Amino acid sequence: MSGKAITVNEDGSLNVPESPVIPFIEGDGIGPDIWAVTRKVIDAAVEKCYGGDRKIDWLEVYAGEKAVEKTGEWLPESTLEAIRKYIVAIKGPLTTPVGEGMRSLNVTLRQVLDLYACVRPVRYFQGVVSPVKTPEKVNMVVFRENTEDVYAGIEWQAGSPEADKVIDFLQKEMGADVRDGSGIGIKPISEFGTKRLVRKAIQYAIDQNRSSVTLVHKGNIMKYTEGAFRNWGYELARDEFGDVTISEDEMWEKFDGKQPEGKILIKDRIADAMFQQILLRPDEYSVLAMPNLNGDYMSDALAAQVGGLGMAPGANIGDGYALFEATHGTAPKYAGQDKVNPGSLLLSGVMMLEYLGWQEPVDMIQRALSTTISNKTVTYDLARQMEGATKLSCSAFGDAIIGNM
Ligand SMILES: NC(=O)C1=CN([C@@H]2O[C@H](COP(=O)(O)OP(=O)(O)OC[C@H]3O[C@@H](n4cnc5c(N)ncnc54)[C@H](OP(=O)(O)O)[C@@H]3O)[C@@H](O)[C@H]2O)C=CC1
Ligand SMILES: O=C(O)CCC(=O)C(=O)O
Ligand SMILES: [Mg+2]
Repeated sequence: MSGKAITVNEDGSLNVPESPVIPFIEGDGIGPDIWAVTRKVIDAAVEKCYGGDRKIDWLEVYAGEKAVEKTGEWLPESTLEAIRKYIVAIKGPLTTPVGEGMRSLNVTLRQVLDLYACVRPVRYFQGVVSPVKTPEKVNMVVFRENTEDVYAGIEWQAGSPEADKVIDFLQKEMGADVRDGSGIGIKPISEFGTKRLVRKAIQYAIDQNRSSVTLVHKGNIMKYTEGAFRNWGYELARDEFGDVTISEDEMWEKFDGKQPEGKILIKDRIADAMFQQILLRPDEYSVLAMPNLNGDYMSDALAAQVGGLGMAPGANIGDGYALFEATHGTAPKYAGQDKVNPGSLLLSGVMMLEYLGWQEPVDMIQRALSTTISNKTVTYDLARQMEGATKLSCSAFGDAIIGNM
């Protein structure tokens, strides 16, 4: 079966051929290990469900260390062209140096392809040992703004002529008290960027029958960026979804604090308080919408509540393209050891199959993964928390999932 490109219909829905070409980036560090398992499990499930009538035609494209090896560039234009051409793609994690060197390739992919919503569902799999008492109460979906905030990459090193120039401007023209010799970073948050993210989050809540959307911000301190995010979020909800949403204030004023049937509750929480809310009262939260940095931090914290980064999937979605990837990074100390949990990238692949409308393999993989965990045949990260577990390698875990299909 030779592959064809997915196309987008006029109404924005996808036209998925029987054999869609899907570009993949293997990734750095643990990327090759978890990608090999993800691909094998997805192919097995698609084959078992459709018996050859449907099949993914995988196309390798390069980014990161392998791209440098193959092409001399970190992110070749041909990779971006392939994702634009084939619409849906999946990637392993890519390394970003700390405090020096090139900017994040992960962030660059999101910005260049305008994948403005980072969508990270967090749910509990029965049998996983968690550091909290009631992990089954965690069922949240993070919508993280993916193109703005301090991730915009507008920053200058301390002592550079650019940083000194900005400091001079801030001191002389703006009357701001900035210490000489500081490093400078800029935090842009726009009405456009906020509203399209919150629109996607509310639309998701409507489509998935979710009870609330919480805007998570630090708007008491960063009034005109994070505070504006909150205000624009409420405004969008009122203006575009007024008939199906209700704010917390309105709920108290008109309904004595009881959420009326058929209305999605729009609320907001200040980010620091929200970190304790997700631990103490997780069942009160469903869809969360937040600026980039808050979403980055909260994704990993939520992942920990349901057993760790090994089971944390995600997707970067725009109005044009979608690029699926795990929440975690390259975990360099485990690179090439066939050791880590491939669950996060596999579940990102499951999100991708769902995005294509291939529900049968979605259900099959989720069931098989649940069985494998219930059987206590798991990778090191889950095994170290479970009593009586059999510790499997990354690849053996993948084979166990296939065996349980
Ligand atoms: N989207 C992307 O591509 C991302 C890239 N990165 C990049 O990755 C690099 C490393 O970042 P780092 O901060 O170490 O974060 P990582 O997410 O790579 O790893 C942190 C820890 O999380 C646990 N972990 C991560 N993945 C798995 C897995 N599949 N199975 C089991 N456990 C896992 C491990 O915990 P333990 O040690 O307890 O076993 C690991 O040491 C950096 O260059 C960073 O910039 C980071 C995040 C996202
Ligand atoms: O791009 C990176 O290296 C880190 C990004 C990250 O942590 C994330 O997107 O969650
Ligand atoms: Mg992160």
